[in-house]
Amino acid sequence: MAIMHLRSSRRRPVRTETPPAPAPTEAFAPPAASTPPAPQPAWDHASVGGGPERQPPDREPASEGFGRGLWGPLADPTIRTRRVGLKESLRRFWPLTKGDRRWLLLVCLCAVAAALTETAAILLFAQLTDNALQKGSVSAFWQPAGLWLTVAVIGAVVGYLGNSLAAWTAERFVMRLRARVFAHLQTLPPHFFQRNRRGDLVERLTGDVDAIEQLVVSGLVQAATALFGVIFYAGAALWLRWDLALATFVLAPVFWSATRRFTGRVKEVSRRERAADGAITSVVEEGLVNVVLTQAYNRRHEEEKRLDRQARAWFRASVTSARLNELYEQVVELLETLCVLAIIGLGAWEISAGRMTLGQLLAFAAFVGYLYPPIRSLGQLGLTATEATAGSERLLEILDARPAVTDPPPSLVAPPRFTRALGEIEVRHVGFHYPDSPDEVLHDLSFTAVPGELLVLTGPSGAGKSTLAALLLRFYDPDTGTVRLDDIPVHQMPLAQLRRNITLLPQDTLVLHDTIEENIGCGRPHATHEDVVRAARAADAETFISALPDGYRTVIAPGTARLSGGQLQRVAIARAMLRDAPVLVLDEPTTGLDILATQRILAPLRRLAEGRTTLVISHDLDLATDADRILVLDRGRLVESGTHPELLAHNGLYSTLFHAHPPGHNGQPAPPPSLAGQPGAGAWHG
Ligand SMILES: Nc1ncnc2c1ncn2[C@@H]1O[C@H](COP(=O)(O)OP(=O)(O)OP(=O)(O)O)[C@@H](O)[C@H]1O
Repeated sequence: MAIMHLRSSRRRPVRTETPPAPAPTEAFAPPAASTPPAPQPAWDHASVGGGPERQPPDREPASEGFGRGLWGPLADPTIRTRRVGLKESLRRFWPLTKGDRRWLLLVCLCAVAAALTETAAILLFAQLTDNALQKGSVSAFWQPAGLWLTVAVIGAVVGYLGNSLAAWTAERFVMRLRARVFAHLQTLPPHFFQRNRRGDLVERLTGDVDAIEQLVVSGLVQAATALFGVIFYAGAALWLRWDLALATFVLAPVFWSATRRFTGRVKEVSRRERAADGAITSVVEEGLVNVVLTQAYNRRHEEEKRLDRQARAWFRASVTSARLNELYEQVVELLETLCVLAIIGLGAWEISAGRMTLGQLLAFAAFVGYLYPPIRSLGQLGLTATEATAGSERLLEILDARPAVTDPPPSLVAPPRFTRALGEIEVRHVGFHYPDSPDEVLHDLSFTAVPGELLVLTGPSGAGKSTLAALLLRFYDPDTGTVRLDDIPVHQMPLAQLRRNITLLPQDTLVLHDTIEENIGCGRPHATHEDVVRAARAADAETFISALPDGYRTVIAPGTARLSGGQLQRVAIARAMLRDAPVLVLDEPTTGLDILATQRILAPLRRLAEGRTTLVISHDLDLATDADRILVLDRGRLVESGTHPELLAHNGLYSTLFHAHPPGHNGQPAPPPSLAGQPGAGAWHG
């Protein structure tokens, strides 16, 4: 009976999806002290391959250009993964257990206690069988039964404590690792996010983080549990009948070699599976983000095909993984059956010769039964580790990506001359090319902007305008030349200080999933409701916000339909008002707005720019007509600089661009005559 129970309890369901992290609650053999010694697997969850396999799926065509821009995401199929071994994985992630190691030790001690209680329970069961059951003596029942109950209670307490603690430690590790990776991601430069698909990064922060936990925390607990199980059960079996035990242990090396044969294949399957999970998440996410464009461009079938391609790869991977899993299971079960039959045969012979009692045989069979799960578990630990290293590779790829810029070392920090800069900007002989790209994007660029000046930066697409803004905010450092704020080179300034003094209004309004009040208030720490309302009023946003049923408490989210593009832009302006930085960078502030919406944001933009050094990046030359100065960039060079009348008179590139898009049109439908921007009427000065 016990043996039948053992066999059925070992069968694991075939998994068809991402392998779950081994539940730390399975760290211990069930407190079998409370049940007849029907052996239970201690770590039955560890799996072979365990998850869906995918073909290298991330070689997906990049999403077709929706939402590009320096600040926006851009799908890129390239996922380069450096091979990482087990040792390196442990070396890199073990330090994250700092602070919890004493709890891990306690979990291991609980594992010892659990194995001890199991052993004691089996021996008591043998005693009961021989003395109470076989002889039919009730008096021989009470003492071992009482002891068994005591052992069962101890086993239950230890099991509960150990499992709870193991879960607690494992989840803390996951939280810490995820926070660490997320914090590092926040420091990475824009091109990292342009080259890695968002969905895949999400997958790394979830699935891969779990996989590392399986290796570093659950793996350790699993190893300790299995090891102590093997020691105690093997010791007990040897103590009962060393000769029989040795005969059955002969099969142990066969288990090991069976496991080893699977290791390499599992790693490959697992690596592809992790990458493919990311690819599927990416396709779904991109599909959802772009659903309107997908419908408008009749691209439904293409999108469905894209998902279908990934789904098929997932299907193949899943089936391969399940097969691998099942094959391993069946081989191991066959070996175990062999072993069980050998024990029964030898036992029957020994009992008939009077060298063994029935109780001893049952106890012996139970010990051997208990022994195999930990042996398998130790073997599978190798597979779990192999699986987890695939996750390590993908996480280390993020953690090893270096930020393009860092805070200067203390010795290089220029003495703080201001908390709030005056706003003088100097760009001197700046040359720049993007990392991993051979082409120089900016060449020997020089200009200055004095506090309060309004500069419009224009030029053909790809001229390098947004790149220049990225250098001002120090997303990158120039290869040659310097950028200075109030005469201090920006690379000698703590990043937080620099960015506190510059407000960027990117093309796509940054929206937090929160109330409008929070969305505006995040511009300044500890902003009061009155501050928010004042800023909203200055941004001409007060009227439409108050008209919303929940007013400032209306929750908005990225891609929200509750506010129009122009209204969102005014929320962003209110936030910038509150931020009150001396330098303002507006990247295409009127893109995507119709002529009426554009007119509506001009007045608040004007108020925002007042008294600040303002750099407006724009193709909309309505905004340029009365700028203090216009800088015209062409293929990374500053080709013209001057006021609107000067540049028109110069009859160069600016004049060509201006006449190609007559003011008031800018590629948009002609406005009603009463609203038409008159050339030179001055968008900024009303
Ligand atoms: N992450 C990147 N890696 C390599 N090259 C890049 C990267 N981002 C931009 N570039 C290249 O740098 C050049 C300048 O791009 P930038 O976005 O600064 O131009 P722009 O003048 O702002 O264009 P637009 O008006 O279309 O926004 C372009 O040739 C672009 O392809």
